[in-house]
Amino acid sequence: METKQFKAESKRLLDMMINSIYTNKEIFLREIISNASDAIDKLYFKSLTDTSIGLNKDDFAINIAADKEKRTLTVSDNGIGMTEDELENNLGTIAQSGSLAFKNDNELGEDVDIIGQFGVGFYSTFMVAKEVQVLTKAYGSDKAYLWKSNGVDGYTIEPAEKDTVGTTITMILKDDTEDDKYSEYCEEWRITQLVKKYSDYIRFPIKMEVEHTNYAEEGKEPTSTVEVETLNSMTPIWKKNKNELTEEEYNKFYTEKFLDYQEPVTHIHSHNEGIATYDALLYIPSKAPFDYYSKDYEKGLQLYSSGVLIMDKCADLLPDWFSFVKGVIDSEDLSLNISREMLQQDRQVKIIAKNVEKSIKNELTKLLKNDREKYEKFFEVFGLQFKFGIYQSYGSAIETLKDLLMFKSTFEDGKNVTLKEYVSRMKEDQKYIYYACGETKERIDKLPQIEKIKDKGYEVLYMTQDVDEFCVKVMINYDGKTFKSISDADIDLDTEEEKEEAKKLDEENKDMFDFMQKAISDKVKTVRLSKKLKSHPVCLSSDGGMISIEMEKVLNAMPQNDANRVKAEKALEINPNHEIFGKLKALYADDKDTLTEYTKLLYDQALLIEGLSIDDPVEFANLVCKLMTK
Ligand SMILES: Nc1ncnc2c1ncn2[C@@H]1O[C@H](COP(=O)(O)OP(=O)(O)OP(=O)(O)O)[C@@H](O)[C@H]1O
Repeated sequence: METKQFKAESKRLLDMMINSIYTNKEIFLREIISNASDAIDKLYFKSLTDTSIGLNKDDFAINIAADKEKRTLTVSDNGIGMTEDELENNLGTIAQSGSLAFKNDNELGEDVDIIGQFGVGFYSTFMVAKEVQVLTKAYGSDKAYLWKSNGVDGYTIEPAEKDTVGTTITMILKDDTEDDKYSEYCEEWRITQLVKKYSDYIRFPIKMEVEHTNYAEEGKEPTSTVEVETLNSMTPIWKKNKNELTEEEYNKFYTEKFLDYQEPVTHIHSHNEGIATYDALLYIPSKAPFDYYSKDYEKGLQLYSSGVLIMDKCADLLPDWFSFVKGVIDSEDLSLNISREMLQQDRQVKIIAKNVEKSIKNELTKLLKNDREKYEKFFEVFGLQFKFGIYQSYGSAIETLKDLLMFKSTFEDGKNVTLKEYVSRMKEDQKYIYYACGETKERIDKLPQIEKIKDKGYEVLYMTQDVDEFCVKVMINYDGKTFKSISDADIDLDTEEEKEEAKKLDEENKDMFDFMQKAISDKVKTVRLSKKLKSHPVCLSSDGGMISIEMEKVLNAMPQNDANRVKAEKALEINPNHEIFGKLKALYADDKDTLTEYTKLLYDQALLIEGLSIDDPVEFANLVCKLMTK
């Protein structure tokens, strides 16, 4: 049986190449410059073994010229050029890549880096040009040819005149429309911007005539001069050797590239080989961008392949908890898709991302160890992101982040401590890592429950940010030590004897507590005796369940409908050593109505102490007045 070859509807295929694979028209210049760079690389490669070529690396260049009147944009190179056959094969056959063939046929050294591989980039010019002309003379040939096409009805090739070897591509731009101002591509600022954005690290100079205005003294007309300038930086800083670079150079690159006027906290520069080969230059900024904690902020690292920008913000390279990191990844072995806008398969990216995460973690750990002050400043700005990270990753980020976390503490007068430091100085009999939630350190210091813990000599972490408790609830423990809120029911401060005694007292007064609970049955699950109060009469405790009193406060403050409101299970705790306890017992014996009122008052007091609002302020005020006028 005969195997037949697929045929292609070439006109339609070309139309798809031009109009369907790129989301952004401006990339045409990147493609044309990359082709010019490939052509130069090929001749340069030949010149390494063939001295008759008579060109040094410094002699190669790509030139751009624009003519606003004629609406043309021209890109010329002094690379290898094309013969008539090559013109036919490479520009007349879709998906035929002369560059890929060259790469496959030659064992290229590190010094040569061919970009083209798909054989389609050239056609992207038809997104912006109504006609493209390619004037070319191949190395070793004395004939030049002119290839012409409008991107719709085929192409023509005719003999032409050209003095030097190389290729000149002239794009006659389409007419402007409402949506597309193609004439922009003749503007100096736009060309410069595109070269900087996509082709800054092409290894040969990209030159263009640039006009400068010279402002003279007052009253005189400004004059202008035109000079040929190199638009691209050529060698990327991340390809340089670490010890060739100064701190100033690193910082200058950061401030210019990422438009931050503040110098970064630190940088990470690495060259990585192995399953993934790539260069990385990452920066930890010292200030958060104004939109950092908003939905508009886009995380991501710039992704380059062979010096060509592939993505401005590759989000997959950074986990959310390190979303503040800025930087560049450059890898030659990425599997690009045909438009170079997306990555074909993300295995390579996943490996790079894992390594990137590890190296950021290591750098921050180093900073914490070696420059505490700097780390604390950094943590003030971005620490919140770590806590969100642990919470939002459902704990998968715990291992990475647990030792980078900091909380303020009672031991250090509100200074930051790490969990490692906390655990290292826990008292021998201390089972838990205690924390207390509240709006400020000052408010937490006034919580009734904190007194007794402080007396025991235990350290308490102040949790003043909304996310704090959510974070430690996901962590559950650190180094085998469980986190415990001082508002939890059982914070385990008493000796066995004290516990026994309290249990006895609780049972003796069970009926009274049941009566009191009924008075506020819609508000608390239990009323009981407290083991954690020292001088204060009452407090509220979270009684089991995932939602604590603090979490109830945070969650209910978010915009939502009433049906989604959450409620912590609460217990009202009474201090048996406070004189109010005796009073309550007396009322239970002979004035139950007043006991009901006192119970309501005590509950409202406990709410106020916790920083929660009371349900019925009018009733509260009336009860206080009644008491005052008794
Ligand atoms: N300026 C040039 N000088 C010499 N040859 C060129 C030039 N521009 C294009 N070519 C030839 O035309 C071929 C097709 O170019 P095209 O841009 O369509 O694809 P590519 O660069 O090979 O691959 P990709 O689609 O990945 O960019 C190239 O492989 C190269 O052989």
